[in-house]
Amino acid sequence: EDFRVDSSRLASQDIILGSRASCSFSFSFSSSFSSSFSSCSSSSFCFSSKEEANCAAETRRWQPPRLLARNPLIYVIDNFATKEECLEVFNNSHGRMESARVWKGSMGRESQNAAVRSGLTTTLNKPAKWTSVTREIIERMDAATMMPHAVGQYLQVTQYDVGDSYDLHRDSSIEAARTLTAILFLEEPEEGGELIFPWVDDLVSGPVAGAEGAPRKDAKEILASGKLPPLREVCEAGLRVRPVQGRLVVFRSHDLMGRLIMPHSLHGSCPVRRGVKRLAQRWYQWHDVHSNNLLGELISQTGLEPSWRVKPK
Ligand SMILES: O=C(O)CCC(=O)C(=O)O
Ligand SMILES: [Fe+2]
Repeated sequence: EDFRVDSSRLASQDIILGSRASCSFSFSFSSSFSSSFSSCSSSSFCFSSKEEANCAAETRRWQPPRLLARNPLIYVIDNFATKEECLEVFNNSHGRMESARVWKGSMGRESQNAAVRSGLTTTLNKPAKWTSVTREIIERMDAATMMPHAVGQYLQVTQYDVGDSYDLHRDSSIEAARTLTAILFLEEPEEGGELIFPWVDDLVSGPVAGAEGAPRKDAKEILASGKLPPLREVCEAGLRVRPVQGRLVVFRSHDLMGRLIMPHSLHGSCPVRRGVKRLAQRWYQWHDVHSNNLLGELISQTGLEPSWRVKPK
């Protein structure tokens, strides 16, 4: 099932995007409504002949966003970025990657060797150092998620080498207020490295290219016990999304009341078995990232958050 945006809304998006960005960033729908998003098919959004020339050379074509699941909402846009753009975003983090390792247990004492997360990561938190491609990918993510720029956090770039993984987790809490996550895969490993959502509910039926597996049926038991199965177990079944280069995956961690969508939004990264996996992700909070989390305060005062929390043991 495709997930299409209504044409009147898209037309206004076009205008908004066209007014502040170069043509390579504007979207438009071609006359056959079912065709892909095109980065450049509408020359009316090219502002100069130089830009028009760039447009002509541009080959990127977004695939229409495809809905994967409704709870949490997960959708995928393939060919969101070109190979060259993916490389450039990664290179923008050059020399600043640090270990992403997180140990189980607060002080890591009881299980020194059990990593919840391994790999390398960095946050691109110096806008002055962004290249134009990094800047454009961020704007493109804002458009694809329909989120205002001001609620988006800085891009985080992550690399997983062979054996690296990220255990089941959620991206948000009432404090973190990361209502939505956009992940752009920059490099696809030859084997392993799938992004997994073991407990999605309301999976869209029919084959979804690039995703395989079926959701687990034990969400209630997981909720009741608060115990999560080991990563290797959920990597064998559960919904797995291939980290295809240039693919954008968008998912929500909260419902519209601000409640965490649990355990359905739990996800992780299966171990890379061959090659390297790289990604750039942007979390969207529900408040301006430079202001206070007032909704978080309201939610904690009114008890809208479900009391259950996952405590990986
Ligand atoms: O590696 C992935 O595909 C997902 C990464 C992730 O969930 C995170 O960094 O929060
Ligand atoms: Fe995550």
